[in-house]
This record gives sequence, structure tokens and C-alpha cells, in this order.
Amino acid sequence: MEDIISKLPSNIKYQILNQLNKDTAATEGQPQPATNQIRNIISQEYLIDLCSDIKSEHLSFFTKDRLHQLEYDGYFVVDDFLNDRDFVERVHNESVKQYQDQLLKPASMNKGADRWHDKQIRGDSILWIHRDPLKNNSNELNRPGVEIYESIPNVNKLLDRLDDIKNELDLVVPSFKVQKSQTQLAVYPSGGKYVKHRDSFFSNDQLNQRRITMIYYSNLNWTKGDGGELRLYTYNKNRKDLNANDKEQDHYIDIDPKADRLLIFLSPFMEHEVLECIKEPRVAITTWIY
Ligand SMILES: O=C(O)CCC(=O)C(=O)O
Ligand SMILES: [Fe+2]
Repeated sequence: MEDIISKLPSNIKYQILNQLNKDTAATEGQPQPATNQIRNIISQEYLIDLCSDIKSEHLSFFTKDRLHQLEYDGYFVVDDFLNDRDFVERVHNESVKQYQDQLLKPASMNKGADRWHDKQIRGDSILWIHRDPLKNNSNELNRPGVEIYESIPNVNKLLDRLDDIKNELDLVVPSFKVQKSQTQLAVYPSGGKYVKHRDSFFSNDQLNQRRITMIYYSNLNWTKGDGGELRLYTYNKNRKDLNANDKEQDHYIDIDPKADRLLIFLSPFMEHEVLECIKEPRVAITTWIY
């Protein structure tokens, strides 16, 4: 089968991939083994390469090890990212205040007319943060969140740091061709969760999709039993040398959403879910690099 599929013209492969992605979305992210096999063969063309041409002189946050982990394991975790408890506390309090002031809206799935809400699937409330309205087009200006960026100065300082990471990636791995980023503040109440999903799918318009997810947690005093762990399925579809089988698909690690932790992973390749929160509010600030 591998031979037949890989010889198909690119446009046909792309159509098959799109159909498989739709099927998987319709079955709530539980692809059949055959679907996985076909997807894996085709997706070889869309793999993310972070290591073959590193401009070492620009390395600062990134190290060769971190780039290697991101490409081969699909993720890495940084603790004590800000390394300043007062700063973390201000980020957390500003975020919770936005939530208490009801500036966040229940998160939905899909866009436009297909938009739908279902708390059983996704229980968080979110706020898009547009920090630089002048650079956004008028459509973006109409989206909620744009006018509040000045009321969250510490969150903005954190976002500057995430921007630095994005800019560094652009210099360190120029072949990656960073396009843009998108940022969301999400708060989960007690009982909130987000079922297994991926943040994007492979597509032939590689550059117009989420490719790297960076999630910062500010949950001070988070302890075991508070729930809300990020369950990350460690089967990294970015690896040519791995064969899909059901056992590997099931491997996961649970990442505690504890304060000052930054998690970075490959958006189209890593499946994940948010386990039910016991303690509220659970805060997560995410920047996606396209
Ligand atoms: O908050 C988290 O830990 C992950 C949330 C998530 O998966 C998402 O917003 O796509
Ligand atoms: Fe996600």
C-alpha cells in the first residue's frame, strides 16, 4: 500500500488527507488504524524539520537539545520560565480578573456558521488577545479581546517573552519560515475539560496553519488532586521512523498545569486533552506559531 500511495500525485494525496482529517474530526479524534497508516504515509511530505540547518549564533532560549526534543519527541517542558514569583502571581491575578469580569466567552469549535459549543467537549472560556491592533487587519479588530490588552500589562510582558521565542525560532531555523502568531487566554472552571484533539491538521498550505503550540500555566499552589492535567499523547507523527500501531497511540504523559511552566509542542502532530479540573480557576495562556 505504501508504494501505491506515495506515488500518487500531490493534489490527490492532499485530497485524501483532507478527507481523512474530516473523518477523524467527525469521530472525535479517534482515527481507525487504516486511516492512521494512510495518513502517516502521506504526511511524510509535511514533516517539520527543526534540526538540519540550525543557525547556532542566534540560540538563546532554544538549545540544540530543545530543538531536537521538539522535532523528535514532539514536545518539551520548561519550568521556572519567568522565575519570578511576584510576576507569575500578577499574571495569574490579571487573568483571573478578566474571567471574573466576564470578559472571557465560552470556547467554541470551528468557525463562522459551523461554530458550536459543547461543555462536554470543551469547558473552558477564552479571550483572544490582540496586542498589536495596528498590525492586525480590520477583521481582527472586530474580534473580542482587542481593546483589553492594556488592562493586562503583566500578561503582555509574558507574551513579549513568548514573542521573543517566536522571533528567535525565525532566526535559528530560517527554513521554518515563521508566519504569524495567535494568542488566547483560557480559564477552566471546576468540571471543565477539553477532549482529545490536535491543534491543527496537516495541509498543503503548511504555512497557514498552527505549527507550534506554546502553553504557559500560572496556577500557583497547584497540587496533585486539583485535576486539569494536560494529557499529552507521546506518539509524535512528525517522526518518519515510527510506525503507527495502536499501542504507541495510547502512550501518554500527564503534565501538571503548575505555575510558571511552559509547554511547547508540535501543533499538527501531538494529540492532547485537558483532564477534568477539580480546582478552579485553571489558567492557561497559549501562543500558537503559524
Ligand atoms: O490548557 C491546556 O493545557 C490545553 C488547552 C488546549 O488544548 C487548547 O486550547 O487547544
Ligand atoms: Fe489543544
